Amino acid sequence: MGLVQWLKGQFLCQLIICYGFLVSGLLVNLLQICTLPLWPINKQLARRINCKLGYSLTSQSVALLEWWSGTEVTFYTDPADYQFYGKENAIIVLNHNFEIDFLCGWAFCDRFGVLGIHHILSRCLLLKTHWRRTSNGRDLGNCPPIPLKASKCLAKKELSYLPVIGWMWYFLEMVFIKRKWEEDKRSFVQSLQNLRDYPENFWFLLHCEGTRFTEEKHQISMEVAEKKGLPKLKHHLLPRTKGFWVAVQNLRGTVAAVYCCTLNFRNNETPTLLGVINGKKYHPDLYIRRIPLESVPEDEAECSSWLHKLYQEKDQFQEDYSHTGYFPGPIVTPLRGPWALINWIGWTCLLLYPLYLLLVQLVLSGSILTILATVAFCSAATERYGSVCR
Ligand SMILES: CCCCC/C=C\C/C=C\CCCCCCCC(=O)SCCNC(=O)CCNC(=O)[C@H](O)C(C)(C)COP(=O)(O)OP(=O)(O)OC[C@H]1O[C@@H](n2cnc3c(N)ncnc32)[C@H](O)[C@@H]1OP(=O)(O)O
Ligand SMILES: CCCCCCCCCCCCCCCCCC(=O)OC[C@@H](O)COP(=O)(O)O
Repeated sequence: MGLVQWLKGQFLCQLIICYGFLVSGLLVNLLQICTLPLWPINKQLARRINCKLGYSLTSQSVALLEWWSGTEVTFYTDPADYQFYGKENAIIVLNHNFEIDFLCGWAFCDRFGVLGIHHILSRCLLLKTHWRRTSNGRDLGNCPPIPLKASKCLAKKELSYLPVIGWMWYFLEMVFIKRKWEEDKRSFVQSLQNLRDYPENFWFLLHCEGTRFTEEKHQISMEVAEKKGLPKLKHHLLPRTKGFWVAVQNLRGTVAAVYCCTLNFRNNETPTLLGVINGKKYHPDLYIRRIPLESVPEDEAECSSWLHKLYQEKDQFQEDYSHTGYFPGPIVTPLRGPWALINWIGWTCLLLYPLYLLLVQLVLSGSILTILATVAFCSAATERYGSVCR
């Protein structure tokens, strides 16, 4: 094991990472609260500022995934669809099987400038997005500049109470639901309508399965499928169709397409957030299909059937993947920008400085007892943490 890999496994390094994330997160939350007086005066400016503040936090977890754990998502898509990514509003339909699916989603957003950073900065560094057809190594050219974007999602209400991330999402106008239609319908429609004049273009993520896949949930949902006379799915839960239909209806004219996204991991990996923090490298594959919104039916029943059919197709992709280890379509490789890393290093340096001062003060205090107690605490915590991770 190399020194770098050893360092990644050390509790102290991980503690510093979590400290940086939490403290910078709370500072971001505080700055977001400071934008409150701006909302009634200049709502669009307040939204833009919040979008950037959101990037400053969210991109840290992308940096953790891509730079710290070395995990890179491999994207499969039709080259004809690729030219649209990052240049239009879209509804994203993604399977919900993995603990770190949201991290892979953010990495996808970041590669296409949809996490909230302005493309002009990237252009200054001549970081144009490249893509290659790896099947035969033929270079298919450069992607045109990416306009400013934002990522949104439909999430369960409980997540809005989550310190740091949940509070940030509140200011980013994420759509929260209690998953009880009668209670949700008014606020759900209102939140979607609010997005119609959002000043940045956005991708709106919807996990139609409504919950993360488990064998038990799968069994229950396949009983529902049987009762409804629908074909059984092997790799997905039966999609809940109401939320999708309402989203499509309310975002018609605002959103150009549905991106059908199917995520899986090579070698039956079961990735965890703790694994990522431990510096473990995973191998996610993401297949993206662009479907113009006009081809989604307006009528609720037809739209439901359409979504069920989409999930049957997604299920087939997963089945094929389980045999071949590949999704259809060529692999595209948008270049990894430096901003997530720069932002992360910036925050870490800023927030380590007070810790450094504390350490100096500890040493200068000359109290052997305090120093020994601190060392003993750190060693015990490292040992305990190591045994949890093993
Ligand atoms: C890769 C690209 C990524 C891009 C990333 C972009 C942005 C990223 C930003 C952030 C990332 C963060 C990620 C956060 C993730 C958050 C995860 C979540 O919180 S998921 C949970 C919330 N989401 C949902 O619930 C959406 C799906 N649900 C719905 O849409 C529902 O319809 C509803 C709106 C919640 C309403 O539900 P309700 O149950 O009240 O009504 P329904 O009409 O839907 O249901 C009744 C209907 O369902 C049938 N039924 C009963 N049991 C089941 C079952 N087990 N499975 C399926 N169906 C079932 C029942 O028979 C009724 O049927 P019918 O109407 O025909 O009688
Ligand atoms: C650089 C710093 C790194 C520190 C760590 C960074 C990690 C950031 C952690 C943020 C956590 C945010 C989690 C949001 C996504 C949660 C997805 C989720 O909650 O899915 C479950 C739901 O679908 C359904 O749940 P149930 O139906 O079981 O009820």
